[in-house]
Amino acid sequence: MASWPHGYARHVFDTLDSTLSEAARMAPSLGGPAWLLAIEQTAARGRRGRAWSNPQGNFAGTLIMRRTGSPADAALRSFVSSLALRETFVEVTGQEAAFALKWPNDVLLNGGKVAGILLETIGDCLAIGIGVNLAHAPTPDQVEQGAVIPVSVLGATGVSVEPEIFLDALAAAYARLEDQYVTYGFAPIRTAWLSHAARIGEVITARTMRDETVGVFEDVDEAGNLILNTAKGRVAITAADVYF
Ligand SMILES: O=C(O)CCCC[C@@H]1SC[C@@H]2NC(=O)N[C@@H]21
Repeated sequence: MASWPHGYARHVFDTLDSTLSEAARMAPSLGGPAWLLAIEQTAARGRRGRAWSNPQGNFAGTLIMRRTGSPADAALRSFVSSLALRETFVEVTGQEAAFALKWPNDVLLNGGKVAGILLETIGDCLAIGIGVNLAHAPTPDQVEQGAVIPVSVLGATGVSVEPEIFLDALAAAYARLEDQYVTYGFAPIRTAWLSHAARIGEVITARTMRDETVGVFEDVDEAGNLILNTAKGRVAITAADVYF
């Protein structure tokens, strides 16, 4: 088993059903935090039960670690991971201004979706599944109506990045931000996340299975909730899909 200087273990698989499923299989015997990378996934899953398209050349990884703190505390790792992803994109492409963050946990490149994150809890472990369109992006007809159009790093920037190289940079960025989170709490992560938030100050729509809230995107609060200023006042939204 390989590991990096920051101490996280590194596992690379040629083929898996899903790195999240492999993380669930590893969880009962997990020692320290570990990254799992699959060159190919045959049953990748996305948020809200959607399938996730995963052609070879794209990044499919999961970080599995023991949970400390409350479930709410674990959920804030989606902000830690999306910030780590953004830093990694900037490092590998050199393009600072092109990348933005979409609540709760997508990364945008020139306004298109380039990466998504799916958090799962497995007993006393947290698994952070990350999919990145490094080389390929689904066509617009493959995503639901109104969703942000997918883009790839290669297509939008011309930069070709191998998944293993991306993993090394992402793991280092994550380890640094995780240390910051554990030492100083959510406040600096929140500030950094907000400084890169897409559409802040604009009218957006937050949709759940049950309802839809339209309002000006004002803030993300100390608990990670989306704060919209609506016709009925300020509303805090815990979980939803956001549409621009
Ligand atoms: O719907 C989203 O935006 C989240 C997509 C998460 C996909 C990644 S790919 C690696 C990991 N394994 C999975 O089966 N899903 C996540």
